[in-house]
Amino acid sequence: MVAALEISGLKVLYGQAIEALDGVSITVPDGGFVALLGANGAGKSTTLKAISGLLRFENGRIAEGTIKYRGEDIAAIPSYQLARRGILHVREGRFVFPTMTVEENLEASLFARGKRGPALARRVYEEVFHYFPALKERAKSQAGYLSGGEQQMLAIGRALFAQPELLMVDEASLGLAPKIAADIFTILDKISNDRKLSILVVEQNVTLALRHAAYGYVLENGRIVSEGESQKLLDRDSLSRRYLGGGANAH
Ligand SMILES: Nc1ncnc2c1ncn2[C@@H]1O[C@H](COP(=O)(O)OP(=O)(O)OP(=O)(O)O)[C@@H](O)[C@H]1O
Repeated sequence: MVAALEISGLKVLYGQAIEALDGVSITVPDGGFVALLGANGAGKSTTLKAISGLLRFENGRIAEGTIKYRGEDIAAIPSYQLARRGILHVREGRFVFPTMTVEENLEASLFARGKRGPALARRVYEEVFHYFPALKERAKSQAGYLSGGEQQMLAIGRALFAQPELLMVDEASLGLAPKIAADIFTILDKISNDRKLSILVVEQNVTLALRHAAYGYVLENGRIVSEGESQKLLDRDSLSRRYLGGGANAH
């Protein structure tokens, strides 16, 4: 079976000299839930930016390797075209339009897929609100007044509104209370199962990510140093020592 996403031997440079990734290979099966883990600066965000065509806005480029989506090399396709094909990237930092309402934020994302129309919008509102009932209650509120957790839900809800086929979420748990972060991962899990949506998350919270993803990769200094089924990764001594040793990520 063709994987949803297949990255092979990816090398990324920023400017002429800064090597952010070196030989990264990652597979996301169709309908699979995969986590990309690692400390600050390991290259997690760079990997997602390479997939969604955002590197060029940061003077970054793919020097070697391929990124295939459903068998087709997408490395040279601009980000807006990738979004139309259903490759959606929820960037770190909960990008929402603060002065627009929740509904308006959601509606704006339909343009990402080049689709519009009230019937479609109504259908997708119901779908997003089904997964994020908290957003329904705040539908008429300005996004800037939502809590951090609600803003993260809105950022993911916006991507969902654009009917993704591959959803990438960068640091969904960042700055959130453990309960809210866990809720968000539970919802991602449910969406992945219900809709056969392929999901790739980037996380520093290893335990949380591996509790939900089926498979994980660990990045260190731009290279994959470990990979495997989530439970096996969690059991692996070295990983536990390095990332789960009672630190901030161990909840
Ligand atoms: N726009 C950029 N220009 C130059 N170097 C960059 C740029 N973005 C990232 N880097 C460098 O590339 C490496 C990987 O960064 P990246 O942001 O991908 O890591 P990360 O694992 O996502 O970390 P974080 O969790 O802090 O976001 C780092 O050494 C970083 O300093």
